[in-house]
Amino acid sequence: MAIEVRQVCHPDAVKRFDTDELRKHFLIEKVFVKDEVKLTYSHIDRIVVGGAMPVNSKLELTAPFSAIGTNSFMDRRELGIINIGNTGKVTVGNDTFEIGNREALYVGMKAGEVSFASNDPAKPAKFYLVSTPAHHTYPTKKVGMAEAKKMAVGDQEHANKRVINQLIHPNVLETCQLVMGLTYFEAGSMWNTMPCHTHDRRCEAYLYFDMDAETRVVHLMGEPTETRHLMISNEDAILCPGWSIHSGVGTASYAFIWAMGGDNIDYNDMDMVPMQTLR
Ligand SMILES: O=C[C@H](O)[C@@H](O)CC(=O)C(=O)O
Ligand SMILES: [Zn+2]
Repeated sequence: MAIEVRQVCHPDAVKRFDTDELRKHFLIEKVFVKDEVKLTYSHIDRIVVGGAMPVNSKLELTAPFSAIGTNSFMDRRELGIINIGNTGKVTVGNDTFEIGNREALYVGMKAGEVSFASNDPAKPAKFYLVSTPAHHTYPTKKVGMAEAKKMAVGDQEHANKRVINQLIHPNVLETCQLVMGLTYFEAGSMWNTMPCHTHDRRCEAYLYFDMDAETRVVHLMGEPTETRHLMISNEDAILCPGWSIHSGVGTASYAFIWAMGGDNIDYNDMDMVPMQTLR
């Protein structure tokens, strides 16, 4: 299992980053690697973001001691899993959950060892993983799209008509700090999270997926008065500190998974950015 540890960047430093530095710190390229669990440990809210793509073998979620500092990954953490591939199995301690496309599993602290398998190696599962520190055990629970709290937002005129599906969220189940869900667009709508916002109390990560090889999302980040962009390909993720906006526009259709960790689990705790402020 590979884990990359990333330090945090001060916004005053980020102003002077060139494209390579911006990508090195904020972009996670190719989240899914065949027969690997690939993780990025960010010191932004100690959020861990990654993917597990079991094809020929079952994959274990181990805890590299130098990064996590516990014997088992789940000892002091909670974990959200959303499968963007084909049906697979997630084993947590002695329980095995069958997780289909767009289904989620919340794994509570101290739930035991976690492993991943695909039902059919020709049609692998792709388990997207986000984990945050935890200090209380909430029950491990599978959540399907039917149980998601749905928010229809945007309109055709603004090319941002979409449905925000809250999967791992206080409306659905209890967590310590992790909040996670999936946003889908109406055909022809390309803008996410514009008008944009920041939330200095919480960080965020986005996984962009369901994109053709040629499609790019222009992801906007940075302080509202000092914006930058990242060019995103299919199944790349981004890390977003609390001070940064997070918004994007696709050159063709895409979907994304958002996840947050930090001081609260209040989805509506956002500082909306007036359009006149953006630079
Ligand atoms: O703080 C909340 C997050 O930025 C996302 O949930 C926004 C989002 O999914 C969207 O606007 O489509
Ligand atoms: Zn946000």
